[in-house]
Amino acid sequence: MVYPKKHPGGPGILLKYAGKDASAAYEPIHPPDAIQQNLVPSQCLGPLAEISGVQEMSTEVIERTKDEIRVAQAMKERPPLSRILNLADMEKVAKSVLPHSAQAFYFAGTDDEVSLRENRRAFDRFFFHARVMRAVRKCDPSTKILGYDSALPLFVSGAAQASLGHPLGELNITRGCGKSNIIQMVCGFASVSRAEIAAAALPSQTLFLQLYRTRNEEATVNLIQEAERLGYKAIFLTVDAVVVGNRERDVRSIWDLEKEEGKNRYYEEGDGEEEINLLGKSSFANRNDGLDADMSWELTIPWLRSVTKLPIILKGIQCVQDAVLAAEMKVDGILLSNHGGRQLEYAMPPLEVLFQLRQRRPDVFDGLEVYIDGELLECFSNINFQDIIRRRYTARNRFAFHRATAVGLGRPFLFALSAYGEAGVAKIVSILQREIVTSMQLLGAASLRDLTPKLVERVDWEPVKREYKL
Ligand SMILES: Cc1cc2nc3c(=O)[nH]c(=O)nc-3n(C[C@H](O)[C@H](O)[C@H](O)COP(=O)(O)O)c2cc1C
Repeated sequence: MVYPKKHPGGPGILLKYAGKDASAAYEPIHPPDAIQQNLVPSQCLGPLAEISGVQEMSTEVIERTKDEIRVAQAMKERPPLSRILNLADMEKVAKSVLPHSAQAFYFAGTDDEVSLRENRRAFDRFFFHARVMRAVRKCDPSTKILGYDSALPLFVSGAAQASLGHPLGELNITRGCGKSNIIQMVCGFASVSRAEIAAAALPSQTLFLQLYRTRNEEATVNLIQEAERLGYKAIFLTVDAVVVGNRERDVRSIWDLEKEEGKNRYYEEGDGEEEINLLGKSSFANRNDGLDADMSWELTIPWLRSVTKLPIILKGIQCVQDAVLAAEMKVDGILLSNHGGRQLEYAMPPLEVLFQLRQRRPDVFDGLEVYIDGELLECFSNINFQDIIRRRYTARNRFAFHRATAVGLGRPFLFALSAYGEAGVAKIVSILQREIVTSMQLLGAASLRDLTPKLVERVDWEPVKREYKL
């Protein structure tokens, strides 16, 4: 009974089809090579009908749930990849093909999802002062992140449970990013092992590790050492999730499905309260004795430094004061992030934190690399935030390379891999490449070095409301 618990779709669906022909439910939502990719040949016994003793069972009719039928139909009706013009198109297809419970996990924000919405709305407050008559025919958006080459000033922000959306899970991101020269931050709790991900990467490909400090120090150290052995190049220590946020959309998803199937539960006089899993699909945070809520500046950074030589980046810095502390602790980078609006409700949008940091403490940018993430879904076509990021090429650099600033994207990669697998991942990178280059050219920037804060103004009015997803 070990695998059912690990199954991305939950144990229920496996038990429902146990010993029966699950082809009709399985095929539409799994790629044809999923069995070859996931089972060693000795575990693959052959077609069910050919195995003696199970023939009678294979004819049993299994009723598919309404959600399974919807997903199967949506998979057949996906538009050709060439008709995906932007990341919002990709999100739309993903939404249609994702099982309801995966949708709930991926889209969920915390509480009333105010932070989630505000992360996106923040982009509507920054406008350009474009420069013209500058030679931009040759435009180069490539950069270095922690000294490693990247085709674009962006990377994958690790988001757990990619296999809820696609059986090959994070491997799709690895393969798509390998071809596109984009760096992937791999979650410590990824649905595919870090070794498999490293094996799927090209020799020249860069991987970073996202780390949760759990209360089991030995397990945390083992994870870091394994990542070092496998050639991961940096540790992103997540600091904004000492406990899991309250994601009700995810918790409710099981009840939504019950309702859809006409199996709603009603209160009966005398009913006691049943136990509810309030962590939803984030229960994985309980692995290794749960998250360490006692992390501190004084103890955790020196401890991490004592167990690894890899660069240390703090993921989840949410205010100027903590950015300054991080610089004082001489970490290698900070990722301004509120976990995609999934942790503290009313956490400041990372874009606003970035703006405040540049205004109030521009010196912080001299000592470390600064990244942001959160709702960077459509912004490349609407606003290129790169310009408000001050780029520094400083001699005081501890490493012999140019310090760069970049942005992380979480959900867009989950959506792309869920909708079209590896090809979807490569597709969104190509979309982002085109959008970034076009924006740079229209701004009069031939390289990222030409993007300066002067090109951007924060306004106190908002443009006509766009529709926000939810
Ligand atoms: C489904 C999902 C799972 C996530 N899992 C993790 C995780 O395991 N560790 C972590 O540090 N951040 C996790 N994040 C946060 C992302 O790394 C990132 O900060 C966030 O998704 C950025 O916002 P975006 O999705 O709008 O791009 C997760 C986000 C999502 C949406």
